Amino acid sequence: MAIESRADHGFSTVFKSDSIINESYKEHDSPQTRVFKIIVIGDSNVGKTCLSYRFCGGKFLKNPEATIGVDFRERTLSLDGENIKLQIWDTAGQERFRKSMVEHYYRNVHAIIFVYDVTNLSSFESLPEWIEECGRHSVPAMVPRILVGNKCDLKGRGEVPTSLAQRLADGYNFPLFETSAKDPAEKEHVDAIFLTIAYKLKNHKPLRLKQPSESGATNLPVEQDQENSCFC
Ligand SMILES: Nc1nc2c(ncn2[C@@H]2O[C@H](COP(=O)(O)OP(=O)(O)OP(=O)(O)O)[C@@H](O)[C@H]2O)c(=O)[nH]1
Ligand SMILES: [Mg+2]
Repeated sequence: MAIESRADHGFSTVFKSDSIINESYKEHDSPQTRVFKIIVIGDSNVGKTCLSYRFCGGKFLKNPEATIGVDFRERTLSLDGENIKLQIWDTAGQERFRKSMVEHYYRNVHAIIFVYDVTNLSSFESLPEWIEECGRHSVPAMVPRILVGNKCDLKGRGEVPTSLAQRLADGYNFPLFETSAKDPAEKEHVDAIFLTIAYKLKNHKPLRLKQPSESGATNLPVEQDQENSCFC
């Protein structure tokens, strides 16, 4: 099985089993691309921007600034020959930078990644509030949710034991991943987190077919009527 991906940095990546080979950009032939909206949520400074940049840009983003509102990134994967575009909504953790945007974050979302910092207990303790916020915005229960503990490269100074995080994850029935956006050795693990979501979403009904006139990448969000989307 080969998994091919095209990121917004102009390179494509081919995953073959557990190896990743970078190759130069090439257009996909298939006009059909399913687009999924994934939001990344959590306290400020936990590394949401760095994680999404690691996945879409392939590198660790040095000196990120606090996100204001939302930043969009995307990466197209070819899973078993089918194009799946993951449109990542990197949201702001700071209340003042997010309050006018919250409704947009949750509208027609297809998957949610809750992020905490393994070295910061308070970011972990905030998770129930983030999860409740998503509940208040009527996100359907079938929308996949996952928990990511970031900054594992600093684990020696970790404040959030894996056992504690696992208990919380089990309580909500979310998969738990611990990783690092910074550590290059974790690059494939970060990819695997997003691939896990992509595979879950892949079996869903088509949400939007890319039109032939849209062969170029777009940074605009695609919002669809979730009531017309089937997750069964
Ligand atoms: N050591 C380490 N530092 C990280 C990691 N990921 C992010 N950081 C650092 O953590 C800080 C915050 O990262 P961001 O990605 O901007 O955090 P954010 O969650 O997007 O913050 P907001 O946009 O304010 O919500 C930066 O100084 C990053 O360099 C990581 O995996 N390991
Ligand atoms: Mg950010």
